[in-house]
Amino acid sequence: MELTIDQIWKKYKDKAAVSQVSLKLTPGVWGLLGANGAGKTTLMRMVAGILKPTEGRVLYDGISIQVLGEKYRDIFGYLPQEFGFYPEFTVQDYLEYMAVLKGLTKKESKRRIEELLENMSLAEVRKKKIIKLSGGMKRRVGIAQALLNEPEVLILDEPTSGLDPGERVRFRNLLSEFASHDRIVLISTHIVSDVEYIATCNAVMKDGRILASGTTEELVTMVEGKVWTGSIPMEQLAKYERKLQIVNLKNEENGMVSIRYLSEDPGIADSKKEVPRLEDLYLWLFPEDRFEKEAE
Ligand SMILES: Nc1ncnc2c1ncn2[C@@H]1O[C@H](COP(=O)(O)OP(=O)(O)OP(=O)(O)O)[C@@H](O)[C@H]1O
Repeated sequence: MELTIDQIWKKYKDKAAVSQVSLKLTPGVWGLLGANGAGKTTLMRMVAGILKPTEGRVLYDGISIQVLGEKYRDIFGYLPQEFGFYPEFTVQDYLEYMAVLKGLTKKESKRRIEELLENMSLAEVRKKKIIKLSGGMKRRVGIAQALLNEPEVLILDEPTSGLDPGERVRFRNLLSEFASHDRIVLISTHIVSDVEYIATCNAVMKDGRILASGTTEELVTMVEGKVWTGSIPMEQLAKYERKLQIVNLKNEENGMVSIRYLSEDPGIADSKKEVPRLEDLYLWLFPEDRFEKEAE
């Protein structure tokens, strides 16, 4: 099974939201990483077949998704970023309704809904109206509807927004398990930890283009030799924050701060070279996103 994104563009007047993107997605979890406005949603909507590319095409096992039409929808699950619910429906009624739209039989629908209510920890609120649910619960209902037809291709646009840390971990485990059954899962996020441990491959997007793609090990070689840790006195932190690109910091006991930073050369005496992680690469490519990360 293979989903091929072949040279796609989406142009709006004089601006290209997506520029000449090509990717070959094979079974596994794919992380689509990028800052807000990078073009992730536009790309995902084209892969979902709900937005027509200005140029280029998306192929499922070599056949254009436009040609596949309904057939593509049958093997496909999608959670959009902005998700319209039916607020007066209960969780169970809503999932039953979506199962009918997706063409599940009564028997399949019953089995899948029971499984998903259990897996998504929604069993206790099955009779609650959606309008009464918390943001995290609503998101879980959205994820459950995307999984109803056990799709071969699952596309999730910023699926973890609104989930608390415990829910995020459960969600990641669920996706890993799901993808292990020969399925393609594509997740867009600007939160590196959402995909760092579960993605088989990642694609990094900026200004409508894919800057890099590959396994985490392949991608982090871009910052090989540029990740350091060093210790500085607490009172000098502001000075170093202006000078260095800091990934994170940790207070030590003796009034010192240990900082992990990105730099071509060590910016602090006695710095130690570190093994790069995906988060280091992300901040190297999106230095402006550091403030957003801290705000979370
Ligand atoms: N219908 C549209 N008309 C004009 N410009 C658009 C339209 N849709 C998206 N854009 C522009 O294309 C760029 C990419 O938007 P997109 O929503 O795909 O980014 P994103 O990476 O998903 O960001 P976010 O996570 O904030 O949604 C943005 O600059 C956006 O303003």
